[in-house]
Order: sequence, then structure tokens, then C-alpha cells
Amino acid sequence: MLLSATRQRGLWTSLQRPSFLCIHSCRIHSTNYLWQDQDDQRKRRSIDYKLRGKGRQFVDFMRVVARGGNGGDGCVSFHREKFLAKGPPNGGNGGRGGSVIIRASSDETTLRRLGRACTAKRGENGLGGGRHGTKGDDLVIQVPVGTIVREVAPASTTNADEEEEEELDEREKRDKRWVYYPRMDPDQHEHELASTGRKNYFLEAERMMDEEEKYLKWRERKERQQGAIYADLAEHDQQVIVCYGGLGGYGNPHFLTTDNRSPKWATRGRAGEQRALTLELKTIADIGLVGLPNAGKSTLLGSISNAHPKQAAYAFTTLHPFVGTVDYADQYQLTVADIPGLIQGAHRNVGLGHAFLRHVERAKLLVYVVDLGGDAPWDDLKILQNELEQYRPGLTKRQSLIVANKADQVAMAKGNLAILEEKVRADKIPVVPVSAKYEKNILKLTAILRKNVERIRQQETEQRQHQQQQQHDLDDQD
Ligand SMILES: Nc1nc2c(ncn2[C@@H]2O[C@H](COP(=O)(O)OP(=O)(O)OP(=O)(O)O)[C@@H](O)[C@H]2O)c(=O)[nH]1
Ligand SMILES: [Mg+2]
Repeated sequence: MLLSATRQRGLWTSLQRPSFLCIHSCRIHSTNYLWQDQDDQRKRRSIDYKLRGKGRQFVDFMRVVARGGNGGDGCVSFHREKFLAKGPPNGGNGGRGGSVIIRASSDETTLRRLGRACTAKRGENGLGGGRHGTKGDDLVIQVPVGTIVREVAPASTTNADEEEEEELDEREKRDKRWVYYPRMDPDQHEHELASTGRKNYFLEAERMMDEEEKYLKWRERKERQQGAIYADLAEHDQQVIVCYGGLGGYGNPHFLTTDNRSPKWATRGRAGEQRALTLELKTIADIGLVGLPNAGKSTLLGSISNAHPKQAAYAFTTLHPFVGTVDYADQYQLTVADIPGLIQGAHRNVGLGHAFLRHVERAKLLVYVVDLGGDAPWDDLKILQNELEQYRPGLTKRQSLIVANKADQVAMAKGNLAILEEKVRADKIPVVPVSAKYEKNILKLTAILRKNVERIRQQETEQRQHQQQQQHDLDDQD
């Protein structure tokens, strides 16, 4: 129960869990080793504190409540001038509230800087002399490229608003909608007019606004029926408007009719849209490195790309994904994502869990990094494949490659490599022996990576063209 709740809260929370902090051993495949030092409270607390700091640097899942700015209020005002005692109404309309926009930016790498509640600016109120209020500023939320924006429970906010509105009494409802000229009291006004038998223009304006409200609610319902917001911001500058700002209120000239020459009321701005959203960052890289802790993933990334991830001889050195770029002499580029180590049982939230696999989920090519200096690299491979399948069934069907690292450890490496190649022959996964630390066979590896990625890119383009052609043919038939 505790584990599943923690898992739901995502990687950030799991990083704070003290349980995995007592890891000293480099290569332990037992599922319960993480809990062995549970009693050592003091040590646990100090490392927990350090990790909280590190964990906070990278956030890849966030729940956000976004709200468009409210519209500005309309203004009730009349033209006043010397020798013109009763001028026409000239109150300005309120400005529209700002919208909330989520935009992908290649300068961002984490969702850490986002607030839980994001509200755009409200529109300015209208002013006398026919001056309309200015529009509120949009709130642009910058997120890393690869962020997926999803709306949660689309209908809930409208229902809450409606319920709240039902609780208000008649007078409060009116005050929420109208702005009055000084000394204008709608109830008194109604009473006076009823006694003199004159027509009540305020009631007429109220009916007009009821109609408009009904139409806007119908339109909102219709828009929501079209489906919840879902956007995959996969390119720089790609954006999605998640909440529109509320409309500004009408100034009193809006209610001017041939019969009523001095309307003493204006409307308030409407509330901006509100939506609960989840933002999930799924790194977009051509190649994803997966391996057990200490297999040498970060060392490999450091040797083939421009990235400098931390490398050390203890498990879980890497706590959050790293993306490096491999530059070729002809300016061709590949991106490679290094993620924290996976261990057996990661799908049960052992170690750092397996939530960070979302960062290799979209990789074109999966690279299994295994340690040739270990006892049984083929078992490591099985563990990795099992964990990937547990995370997303079918993920191991993705094009893949095995990098047999630490080939410099001659005593074990030669024999292990032969057995490993034998074991994966049936799966037809190529094995490339390298030594990331001493940069041996790295050029060959980068060439193989490029060849594979180019081929996959080519296949994807052909597939896309084929789909477009099919769509085109269907359209022509229609
Ligand atoms: N001998 C030898 N040691 C290596 C090689 N590659 C990496 N190492 C060492 O293995 C240890 C772990 O390397 P990392 O790159 O931090 O391993 P990792 O897979 O990123 O580990 P985590 O981030 O904990 O998952 C370091 O001490 C490296 O120096 C290699 O080719 N040969
Ligand atoms: Mg690492």
C-alpha cells in the first residue's frame, strides 16, 4: 500500500525515500538489500537530507492547477461637460483576462521551477471617457521539450462553480454580475418603477445577460465534450493554450437603448477557465542507455558525448536522467539519455523504482549496458529485459544493442563475452564489447549507433509518408 502510493507520487518522491540510501555494495541483486540498514536512523536521516536536495533538482512529473485571468469589470460613467448636464454613457469595457500557455523550450531541463498553481493576470477594468481596460498578460509556462500535458477530471471544475453559484442568494448573484452607478440599488429601483408603472430596463438587461450566460455555458460544455486536453510538446517553441482568460465586463454604453438613454449599470468580468493538469516529462533522445547500477552507463555517455555525468564506483551514482549529444565529424548529431540504474524488482519500487524509464521509453534505440567483469552479464541482461517488460509490455521489442562494457577486465571479460554472444544469438541482438573507461572500441560503437539510428529514422520517415499517402487517398475517395 505504502509502496504503491509512493510510486504514484513519481520519481521525485521516490528519491526522497530513505530506504535506498543505505547502499554500500556495488553489485547486489537481492531485492531486499535496500532495507537492510533500516534501523540506522541517524545515518539514514543525514543521507536523506542530502538526497532531498539532489532530488529536488530534477522533477519530471507535476500536478498543476492552471487558471486563466479574470476579465476586468466594465465601467458605469456618463459624459460630463460644462453646459451639458446629462451627457451620454461612456464607461469602457473591461479587458480580457490573460490565458495560460504551456510552451516547450530547449533551455529547460526540469519541471522543478513550476508552481502548483499558475494563474494568468486579470484584465484591467474599463474607465470613464470610453477607455476600455487592457488585456491581462498571458502566463507562459516554459517546460522542457518532451513534456506531455494532460488534463485531469475535465468536468469537475465547472460543477464546483455551478454548485457554488447555486448557494448564493438572489442579491449576491446580482452583485456578482453587476457594477452599479452610485446610489443605484436594483431592488429599490424595481420597487419605485413598479409603483409608478414605468418599464424596468434593468430587468431587461438582466434577461439579456441570462441569455448570453446560457449560450456561453453551452459553448463551454460543447468544448469540454470534444475531449480533455492532451498535448505532447515534442519540439522547441511548440505550445498549447490550456486556459483562456475570462471575458471583460460590458461598460454601461452596452445597455443603451432607444428607450433607456442612461443605463446605470455595467457588468463585471467573467472568471477565467480553470483546469487541473498533469505535466510529465518524457525525454526525447535517439538512444536510451539502460543497465544495472555500476555497469558504466555514465562513463560510456561521458566517453561518446559532450556530457559529463558523475561516475563513481557505488550504486545509484546517477539520480536523474542526463542527455548528451554525440557529435560526428560531418556535423551529424545523436542524443543519448543516461538514466539511473535498474535493479531486480524496480517495478515494485525497489531501488529508485522504474518511473525514470519514461525517459528511455521514446528512444529509437535501446542500449543495454552490461558489465563484462561481473559474474553473469547474461543474467543482468535478463533482469533488465524483465524490468522493461514490467514497465511497458513490448518495450523489449524495440530495436536494441548490447554494449558489453569493462572489456578491459581481461580475466573475466573474454569468457563472459563469448557466453553472452552465444546466449543472445537467438534474439539477434548485436553485442559490442567496449571499455568506456579507457575509451577502447568507442569509435566503432559510435559508428554502429549512427548506422542504427539512421536506419530507424529512415524507416520512420517512410512509414509517415505511407500513412500520409493513405490519408490522402481516403480524403480523395470522400
Ligand atoms: N575497468 C573499467 N571500469 C569502468 C569502465 N566503465 C566504467 N567503469 C567504472 O565503473 C564504475 C561505475 O561507473 P558509472 O559510469 O558511474 O556506472 P553507472 O552505470 O552510471 O552507475 P549508476 O549511475 O550508479 O547506475 C566507475 O568506478 C567507473 O570508473 C570500464 O570500461 N572499465
Ligand atoms: Mg550513472
